Amino acid sequence: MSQQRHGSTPGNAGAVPAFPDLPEATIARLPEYLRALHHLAETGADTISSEGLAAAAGVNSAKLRKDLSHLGSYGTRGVGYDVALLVDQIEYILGLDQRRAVCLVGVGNLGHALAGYAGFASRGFRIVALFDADPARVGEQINGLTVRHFDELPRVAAAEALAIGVIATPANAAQAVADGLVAAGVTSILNFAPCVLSVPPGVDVRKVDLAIELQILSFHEHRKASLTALPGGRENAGGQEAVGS
Ligand SMILES: NC(=O)c1ccc[n+]([C@@H]2O[C@H](COP(=O)([O-])OP(=O)(O)OC[C@H]3O[C@@H](n4cnc5c(N)ncnc54)[C@H](O)[C@@H]3O)[C@@H](O)[C@H]2O)c1
Repeated sequence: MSQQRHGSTPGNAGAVPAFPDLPEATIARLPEYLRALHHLAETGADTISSEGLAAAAGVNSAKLRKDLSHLGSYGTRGVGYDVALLVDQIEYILGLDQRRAVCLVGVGNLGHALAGYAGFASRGFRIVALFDADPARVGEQINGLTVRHFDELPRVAAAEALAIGVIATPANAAQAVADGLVAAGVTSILNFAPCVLSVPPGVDVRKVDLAIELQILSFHEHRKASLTALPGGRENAGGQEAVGS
């Protein structure tokens, strides 16, 4: 997943002086820690060592300790981190205590899958509106929501205080959809369409492209194949997983 960043974050501009100025890579790893912590809490763990949490999140423990120190969380020597407290801290920093309202634009193959995914609600988001431009799709019910025409966005945005817009339209429609979202007051966009969006300062865009992830894996396959052809063979071709490195 990649990010386009435009303008400053209001929280960093003085409105919330105590808000930590976190490195982007740390921000990208916090959701991994949170997912691991929720899983640990479900198994009944009250505390967790930095090594244990790092292993559960798939990162190295020195990096985890550094990340959590940015939140002022150092754990207790010999005990580790308090799981419930750390969940609260990370959820607060990520703003997940507010259960932000999300709308989805483009309810085709991908949009259907996203609209039906229960994981958003359990991870702190409410999908409150679905939009499409195709009259044949308008009126369809998905997961308790009715697909509305995209023209209704301004009215819905005013009523629902939409914070985040998800774009799952074809690439050739995505810029116009982004413009509409921004005009309706949306300041964060998750873009699944394979294109770069132009947005004004103060609007954050993150892009998800599974094909890019596959291309990166393809590179590693290519590299491993070339290393096995070298004297010394596969011992040079170790595996790795990158989590917001
Ligand atoms: N990021 C990824 O990993 C990933 C994976 C699959 C698909 N995609 C992308 O997601 C997008 C959707 O793919 P899909 O297979 O669901 O396509 P699809 O054609 O099934 O669905 C697209 C939907 O967008 C709607 N739409 C078109 N223009 C619109 C507009 N101006 N306003 C509102 N709705 C509009 C269409 O009516 C349709 O319902 C494509 O851009 C595709 O390339 C990305």
